[in-house]
Amino acid sequence: MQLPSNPFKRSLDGTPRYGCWAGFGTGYATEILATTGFDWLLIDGEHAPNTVPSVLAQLQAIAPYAIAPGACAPVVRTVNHDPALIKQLLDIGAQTLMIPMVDTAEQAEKLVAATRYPPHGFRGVGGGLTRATRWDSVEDYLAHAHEELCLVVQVESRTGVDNAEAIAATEGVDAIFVGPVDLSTGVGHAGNPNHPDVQAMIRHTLEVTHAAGKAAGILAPAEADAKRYAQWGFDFIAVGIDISLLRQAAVETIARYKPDTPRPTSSLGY
Ligand SMILES: O=C(O)C(=O)C[C@H](O)[C@@H](O)CO
Repeated sequence: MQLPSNPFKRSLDGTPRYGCWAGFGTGYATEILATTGFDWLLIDGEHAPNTVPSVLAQLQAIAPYAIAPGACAPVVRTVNHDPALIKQLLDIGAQTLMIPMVDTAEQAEKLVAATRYPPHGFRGVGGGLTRATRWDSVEDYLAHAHEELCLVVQVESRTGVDNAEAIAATEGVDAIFVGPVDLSTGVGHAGNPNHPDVQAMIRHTLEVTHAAGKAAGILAPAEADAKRYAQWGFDFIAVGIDISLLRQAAVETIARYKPDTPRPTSSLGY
C-alpha cells in the first residue's frame, strides 16, 4: 500500500485551521471530538494522562475521520524531547508531532534527527512491527516516511522567542506552535497572555516563523484571542480544550437549577 498521507501537513495552506485539545486520554472521547468539525486534534502527551497505548487508541479512533474532504487530523504532543519516545510515537503511526519547550535551534535539529532514518538522522527501524509501516505493507517506507511527517516545535519561553528565527529556519521543522500559558508565566505575567509584552513576543514569533516559510500555531480558547490570532495570520489555532468544554458546560447546566453554585474562573487568562 501507499504511505498514508498526512492530513495535517496537507491542510497547512494559509487557511486558518481550527483545532481542539484532546485531554481525556481515551479513544472514545477523542472519537467524539473527531466527529464535530475540528480540523485537528491535539492528543496531549505532555499534561494529559496519556501513554503510548492510549495515544495509539486515539490515533485508531480518529483514523476514519482523518480522510479528506473535511478531515480531522491528529497531532500528538510528547512529554519531552526523548528520542526513544519519539520513535515509539512514530512507530504507532503518529505523523505529526508537537514537541514542547524548544528553546534553541540545536534542540530543534536533534528533534528532526530523531524523526529521520540514517543517514539523515538516528530513528531506529521498527519495520514490520509497526503500525506506521502498516506492518510492512507500505511500499518503501524507509525512503519516504519523512515526506509525510510534520514536526511542530513549541516556543514557550523568552529564550525560545529570542531564538525563534533560528528555530524556524531549522531544516525539517515544519511549524512553530506558541505556548501562551507557559510563555506568559515564564516572563512574569502568569495568567495574562494578553499582556502587551507577551503579545509582542507572540507576534514576533509569528513573523519570523512566516519569514522562514513555516507555519505558525497557537492555543487560544477565548474567542476574541482566536479571532485576533487568525487575523494576524496564524495558520492553526487550538480554540478549545475538551476538558474545559465539559467542565464549562457542566457548571453552566447545574447553575441553571442551582443558581448559588459558585462559578469558578480560569486562572490561565482565557
Ligand atoms: O503554554 C501553553 O499555552 C501550552 O503549551 C498549552 C498548555 O500546555 C495547555 O495545557 C494549557 O491548558
